[in-house]
Amino acid sequence: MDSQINLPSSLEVSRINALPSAAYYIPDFISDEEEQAILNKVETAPKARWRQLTHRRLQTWPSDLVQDTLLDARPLPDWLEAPVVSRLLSIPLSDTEPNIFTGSPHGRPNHVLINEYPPNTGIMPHKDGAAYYPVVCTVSLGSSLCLNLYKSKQDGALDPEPVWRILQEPRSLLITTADLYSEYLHGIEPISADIDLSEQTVANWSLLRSPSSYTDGLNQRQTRTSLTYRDVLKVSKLGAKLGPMFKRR
Ligand SMILES: O=C(O)CCC(=O)C(=O)O
Ligand SMILES: [Fe+2]
Repeated sequence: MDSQINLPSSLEVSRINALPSAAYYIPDFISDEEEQAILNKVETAPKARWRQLTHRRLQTWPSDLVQDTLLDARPLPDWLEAPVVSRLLSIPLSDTEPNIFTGSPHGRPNHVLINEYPPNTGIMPHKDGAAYYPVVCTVSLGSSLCLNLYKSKQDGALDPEPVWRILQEPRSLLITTADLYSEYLHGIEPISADIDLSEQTVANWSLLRSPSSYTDGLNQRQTRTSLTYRDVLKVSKLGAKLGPMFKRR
């Protein structure tokens, strides 16, 4: 199954050069079949798994964080582990670092947030905060949209005009880390279409799978689902003890 996916020989090949340190974009990270299989699992998850916000709904695996701590130390379910985590860990970061989670407390992501964005929904500009090792791996499913990056002004207030946009296509992997994690904010505008897309306005244009799909500069949004993989720094010991009593769902 893996044979149809061509991974880069190192993340350096996939670096988004227009951005500060550091972001990487891999367009065909999973196959159509893998995308469908994951979407099917997301959609058929028990109702209680979903948390409904005003416009968006989300799932957390294996559980929510409580005071920045993962209480539930169960491993990720198989459908979130393979193929994404194994593939992610197989890509060298550099000559000396085997992968992007080398040096993180658990050496791999232990938490996945699933967000569903129908057209006209987004997420306010924010930083991801201190609960996580500063590496965010996002797999996009179903539809393309732009992630905006923002900077705070001198006075600390948010400049509402994004400094960059990253176009995330379905089946792509985006990794953000370092300054992009700590210094910049990210968000998604609640719009029905991303407009004015071009080599000049999209930071990862040269890495896109299908730039010719946007020659009119337009991306009409459909429902986009994202899987955000991170390593939560603190995992409760109590959770680890209780872990074996639970069955994987
Ligand atoms: O869905 C996305 O791509 C972004 C989600 C996000 O920023 C977050 O969950 O912290
Ligand atoms: Fe975020």
